[in-house]
Amino acid sequence: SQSSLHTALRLVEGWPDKSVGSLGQVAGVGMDSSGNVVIFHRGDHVWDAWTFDSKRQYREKDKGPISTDTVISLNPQTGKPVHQWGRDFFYLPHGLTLDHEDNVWVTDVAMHQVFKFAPGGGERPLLTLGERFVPNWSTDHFCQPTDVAVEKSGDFYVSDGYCNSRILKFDSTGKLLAVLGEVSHDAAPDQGFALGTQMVIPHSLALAEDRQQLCTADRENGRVVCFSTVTGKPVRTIQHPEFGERLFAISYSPSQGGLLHAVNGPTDPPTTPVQGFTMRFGDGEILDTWPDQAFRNPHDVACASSGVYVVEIGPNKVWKLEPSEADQISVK
Ligand SMILES: O=C(N[C@@H](O)C(=O)O)c1ccccc1
Repeated sequence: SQSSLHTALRLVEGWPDKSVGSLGQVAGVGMDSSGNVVIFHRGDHVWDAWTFDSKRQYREKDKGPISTDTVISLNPQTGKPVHQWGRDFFYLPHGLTLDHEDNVWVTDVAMHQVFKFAPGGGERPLLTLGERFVPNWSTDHFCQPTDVAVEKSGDFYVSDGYCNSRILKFDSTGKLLAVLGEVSHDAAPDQGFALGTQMVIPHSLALAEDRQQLCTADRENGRVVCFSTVTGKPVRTIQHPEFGERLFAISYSPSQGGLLHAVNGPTDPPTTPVQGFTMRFGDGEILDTWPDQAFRNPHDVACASSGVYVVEIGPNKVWKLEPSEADQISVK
């Protein structure tokens, strides 16, 4: 029987507002402290099979950065844009996270860099990590970094990435503190990783600070891997047949005893439905799956009191889901 602690989610029609206009590939979504939904999209740039060479170097530098605003804040109720910025800076937006002071942390997979911007964005980042357009596996480089998670202490984590398989922990000044998940580039795939297999594209981060766990969507392994924020060691994996082969993104909510929302990805041939999952954080059990047949290529997920938000790449979509009272499950 389903848990009585939560209600099923349903898609909200007509959100975002039409005034948002057409979006590029929507790679990232986050929430700010006012409850606005912040999305990170690629304008007229796309990531396709020809975008990078065999050494993961971006091929289209000469085309310059995306000339339209790439970061848009949306009112959670009306879905209307309340603020936008980020033109003439990014090449291939990927991860976006707002910290507890509303600083905006983003990754760009073409630049192989991570940036911290002040609340509301701005011309210049407060912090830049990685060498512009230089992929590498040394500890002062990234290779297509995917996401950021920030502790209240200011320490932060970077999931790195498509062509590395590790999570790096830094202090608030960007000094490296720890490498999680990969002992060294030369390490045999299963060395230094107690769970037996190396991550394959740590693609999204969810920080459960109150549970002292940092979790990642280990995308091509179709699972969640959680690390202790105290020891840096892996503490558990969460995997379900319903995930299928690929799990794209996760988001943690401390409410209702701790929930983890996730979205999986399409497979070829399509074996499992593309959908979202609500899991109990403590034991990883699935409480709910949602919605029916709506998602094609979900890429990121963010949850808030106003609802759960999912962004997709191809079709380029932003979805809002909210608890549907009608499905309220009575306490058994
Ligand atoms: O994973 C891919 N893309 C997405 O995750 C994304 O962030 O766009 C990708 C892989 C191979 C070729 C082209 C795109």
